[in-house]
Amino acid sequence: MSKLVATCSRIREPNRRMAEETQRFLDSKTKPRRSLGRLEDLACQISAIRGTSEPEPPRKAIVVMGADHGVAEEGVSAYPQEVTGQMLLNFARGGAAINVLARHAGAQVVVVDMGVKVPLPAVPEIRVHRIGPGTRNFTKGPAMTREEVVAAVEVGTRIAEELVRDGVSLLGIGDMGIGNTTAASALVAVFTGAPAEEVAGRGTGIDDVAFKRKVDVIRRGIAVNYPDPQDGLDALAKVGGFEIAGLAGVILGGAASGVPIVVDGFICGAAALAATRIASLTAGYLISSHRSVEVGHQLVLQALGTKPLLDLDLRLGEGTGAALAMNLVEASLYILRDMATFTAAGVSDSGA
Ligand SMILES: O=C(O)c1ccc[n+]([C@@H]2O[C@H](COP(=O)([O-])O)[C@@H](O)[C@H]2O)c1
Ligand SMILES: Cc1cc2nc[nH]c2cc1C
Repeated sequence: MSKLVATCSRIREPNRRMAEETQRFLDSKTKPRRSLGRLEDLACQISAIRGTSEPEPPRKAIVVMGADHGVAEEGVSAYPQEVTGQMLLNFARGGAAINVLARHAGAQVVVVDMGVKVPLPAVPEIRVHRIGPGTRNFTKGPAMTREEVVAAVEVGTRIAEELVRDGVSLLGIGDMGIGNTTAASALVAVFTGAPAEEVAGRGTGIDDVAFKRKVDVIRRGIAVNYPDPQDGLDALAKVGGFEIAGLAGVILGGAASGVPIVVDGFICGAAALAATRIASLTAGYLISSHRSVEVGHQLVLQALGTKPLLDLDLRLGEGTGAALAMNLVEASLYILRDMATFTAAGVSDSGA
């Protein structure tokens, strides 16, 4: 059995009984029933995933994967391709938005080079798992081979499993890749059946001319490669990216290890959709952190059946929305652990 098949076979449905027990415990605390709204839902979801009605506040890590995209040569981004590698070095030095927000959330940042165009200088803060020097331009054929996509997904599953083994109990995911909103849009068009012009957005801030080009590139990518919407690996290989495949792997590995995964914006959402096509039970392990400005993200959220926690007009990527949402996830577990019950505090309950 391949490593990936073995990982997927370990994914279990979250334990609904634990969620119910946690809800009863929350109902015994000094507040009108359900008055902490979605914080209560979060605590219940995490109880079900962790398999305990009293999960401890988590140890957090955000896996940020970067890679380049052959399709960038079509002129679909507002920024040059070398920014991908330069930003990975910025992550390594601790100076990017994700570093600031992860520090605020108390989360470790794990930076992974999945295949930027030009190899980076070796630094201890970047894990190097290069599948190649960027994907191939998917308007001319598949972005990668079946072997490459499996290798990329398995990088992610391994990293997730290793982090959980080392004590991490809440994972976040983030992406970096010039051109990757084009790849993510193509994936979302494949998985949802929506037309390219409804899925594509402005990414890093392209003008109307580049936007038209982007829509055409997405259409051609799908027409040339004919990705199978029922086969997550096929779609990822044909129009995805190394970092998107790797992040789908982090989700699969996290779910197989019994930890929740906080998903960032549009690109991570496309990775999450791919993960659910590879193993449908992963859906119960996902927490959508925020609603991205990228228009296609709404389709992703609908397809995942999740409601985002935040709506802050973010469109940066890197895992920034995931880092912000981790504060809420953690807060829900502090409520569960530390809030007094009606009985303990001597406060009268409604009797309901
Ligand atoms: O996460 C999002 O929703 C998001 C929305 C728009 C852009 N981005 C980031 O911008 C980069 C891709 O934009 P583009 O225009 O080069 O396709 C990539 O590094 C993403 O992390 C991210
Ligand atoms: C500077 C820069 C930082 C980013 N972080 C994620 N995507 C990005 C794209 C650019 C262009």
